[in-house]
Amino acid sequence: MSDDPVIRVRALRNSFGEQVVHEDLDLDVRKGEILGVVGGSGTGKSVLMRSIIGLQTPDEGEVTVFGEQALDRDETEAVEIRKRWGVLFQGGALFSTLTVAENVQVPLREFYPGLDLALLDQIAAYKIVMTGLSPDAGPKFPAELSGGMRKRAGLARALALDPDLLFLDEPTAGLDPIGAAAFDELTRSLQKTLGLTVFLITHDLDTLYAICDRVAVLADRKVIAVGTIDELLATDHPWIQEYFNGPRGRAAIAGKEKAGLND
Ligand SMILES: Nc1ncnc2c1ncn2[C@@H]1O[C@H](COP(=O)(O)OP(=O)(O)OP(=O)(O)O)[C@@H](O)[C@H]1O
Repeated sequence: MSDDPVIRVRALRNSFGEQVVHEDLDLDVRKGEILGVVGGSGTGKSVLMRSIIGLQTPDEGEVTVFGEQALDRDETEAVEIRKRWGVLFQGGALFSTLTVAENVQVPLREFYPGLDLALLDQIAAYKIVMTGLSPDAGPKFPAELSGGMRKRAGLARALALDPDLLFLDEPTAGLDPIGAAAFDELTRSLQKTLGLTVFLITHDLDTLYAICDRVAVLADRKVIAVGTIDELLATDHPWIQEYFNGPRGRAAIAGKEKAGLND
């Protein structure tokens, strides 16, 4: 892991009408880490992600990705940066009228329009298997898949362009505990194998304990703390204490100790 930030956000401000969501928000995401992003509902986790990937234009601030300014770029430059990341939106966000394989091919067709069909099929098949789906999932439509399979299909699409950086928005939401743990394990193993940097929004305490290298906490319109869970626990912010030391936080620690992951 290196200390070079892959994502650098400075003095970010986002608002919707009178509602100020972020004010003077700073954040660094280091190369090769899984950074968990937590915060109460409506604190602006998704808006932060959208600002970084260019789906939301902030009022003020600076966003750098891979050392390049991510805001105010012309379309050609923006495309070059977008090729280097993949995004799994909440719920998977698959196109319902396309098969899983066709969904995975969407970014390939968008960014590399010249690829021939056989190659598109090969790449899609490879990504599908890589995320733990059976090859039979390729010709299926999203409605024919379970929630967990849809998440994996969304992940296969996010990995289509061999990204360096992966954005995951609540990837385990709606999954049963076993499915969620399996998805966490998949995220960790892909991150290690592919050398990914991961920006992971979650409410899932088990995910934070199981796979996140550091956690950033959003509250009061900014990132109020970022660090390992032990470092966060050493702060006295009431929301952080309540979150990690509340009943669910304690259950997550107990679960981790039981699974022998504390080594
Ligand atoms: N396009 C938009 N127009 C108006 N308000 C918006 C828009 N997008 C987000 N907001 C508001 O910004 C705030 C932050 O939203 P965001 O979705 O980022 O929260 P979040 O932290 O991801 O919440 P959750 O954990 O519930 O998913 C919310 O109050 C939301 O209503």
